[in-house]
Amino acid sequence: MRVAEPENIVLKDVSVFGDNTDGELSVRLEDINLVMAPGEWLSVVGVNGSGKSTLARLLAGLQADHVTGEIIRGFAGQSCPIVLQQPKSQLFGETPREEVVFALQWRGIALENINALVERALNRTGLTAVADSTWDRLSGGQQQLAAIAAATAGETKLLVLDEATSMLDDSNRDAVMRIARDLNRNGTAVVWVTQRLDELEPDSRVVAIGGGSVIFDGESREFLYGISEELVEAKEARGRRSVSPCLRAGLRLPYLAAMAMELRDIGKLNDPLPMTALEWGKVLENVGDEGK
Ligand SMILES: Nc1ncnc2c1ncn2[C@@H]1O[C@H](COP(=O)(O)OP(=O)(O)OP(=O)(O)O)[C@@H](O)[C@H]1O
Repeated sequence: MRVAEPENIVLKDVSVFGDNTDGELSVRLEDINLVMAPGEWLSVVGVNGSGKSTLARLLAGLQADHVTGEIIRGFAGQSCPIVLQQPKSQLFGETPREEVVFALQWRGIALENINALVERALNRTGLTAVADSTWDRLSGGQQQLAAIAAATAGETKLLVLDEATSMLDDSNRDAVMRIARDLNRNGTAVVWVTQRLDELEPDSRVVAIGGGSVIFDGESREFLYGISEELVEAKEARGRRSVSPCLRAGLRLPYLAAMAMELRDIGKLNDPLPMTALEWGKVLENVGDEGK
């Protein structure tokens, strides 16, 4: 149980309502209880329409019309940078450079510091060469990178990235993940909304949203593979098959994770099951050793 500290973000029995397509008020998030500590990395996952973006906007401090419950914003202050899935909807400037400058000015960064921060942000998102091109000359991916450059240009206490790499190729996706992780190492708390479960770091915190509720809040390895007590019960109840909170959330396990579970089910792998290339490497080394 996480204890509510004064500087934490705390959502207590928070529900969010919005107009549905018939113009009627319907619930988008229901009775959310969540605590986020300064400097934490929080991955948010869930199927389409489960409420991830609504939660991301709430955490970023964007105004929602109908909210009930208690929200303590703690270290996050009134609002923080957020990158949305559709970059077009959030671009204010005419070019990537303007976008970053505006973001820094809006955050009240001293003028003499702005230029260096702009160059750094453009450089690490690979946008320097197109920094002064207008949006109509840039791809959706470049526009998304510009929104990311603007959101990450200055260090903030909280950063919310809502499927912010959805339009990017693998190398740009990796670059953005690196930027977010660097900021996180320097103390920025990050909300990382994703549909890609292979992006989950081992033993980092995952919140899964289903039907507007938090259906899982725990460590990523447990989210993919289940916990041992549950595993024991599952095995007793249904032979040797185990239950994954990820599957219960309606999400597909990454291929390697599914294989790890199958190997555990037939007694060939034990907990903790591997999540990373490094951990898989160790498993394979041991398989090699067994054969000697
Ligand atoms: N502008 C809107 N108009 C009508 N319904 C909406 C609107 N925004 C969200 N909703 C509804 O609220 C619920 C939660 O939506 P939300 O965008 O938070 O989910 P999500 O998990 O982020 O989905 P996705 O992965 O598809 O982006 C869904 O049922 C969605 O249809």
